[in-house]
Amino acid sequence: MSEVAKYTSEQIQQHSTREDIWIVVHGKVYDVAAFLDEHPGGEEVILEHAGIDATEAFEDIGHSEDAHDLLKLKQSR
Ligand code: HEM
Repeated sequence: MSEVAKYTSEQIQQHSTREDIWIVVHGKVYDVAAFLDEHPGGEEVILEHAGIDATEAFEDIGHSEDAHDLLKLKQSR
C-alpha cells in the first residue's frame, strides 16, 4: 500500500490553510506549515498547492538535486 493511501484526498484537503498545510509529493503527504517561511521559492507557490498533489508542480519547476534531497529528509505523515 502506498503511503498516500493512509489518507483520502478529502482528508488531505482539510489541511489547506497557512497554519495547517499538507501537500502531496511523489505519493507522500508532507506537513509543510513550518516550511512555508523557509521555502526558497516563496510561500505563495506552496499555498497554491495546499491540500493537493503538488508532484507535477514540484517537478515542472526543475527543483535541484538539493531540493529533492531535502524533500527525502522531510518526515512524511
Ligand atoms: C516540500 C516540498 C518542497 C521543497 C522541499 C522545496 C524546496 C525548494 C528548494 C530547496 C528551492 C531552492 C532552489 C532549488 O534548490 O531547486 C526551491 C525553489 C523553488 N520552489 Fe520549491 N520546494 C517544495 C515545493 C514546491 C512546490 C509545491 C512548488 C510549486 C510550484 C515549488 C516551487 C518553487 C519555485 C518556483 C522555486 C524558485 C526556483 C528559482 O528561484 O529558480 N516548490 N524549492
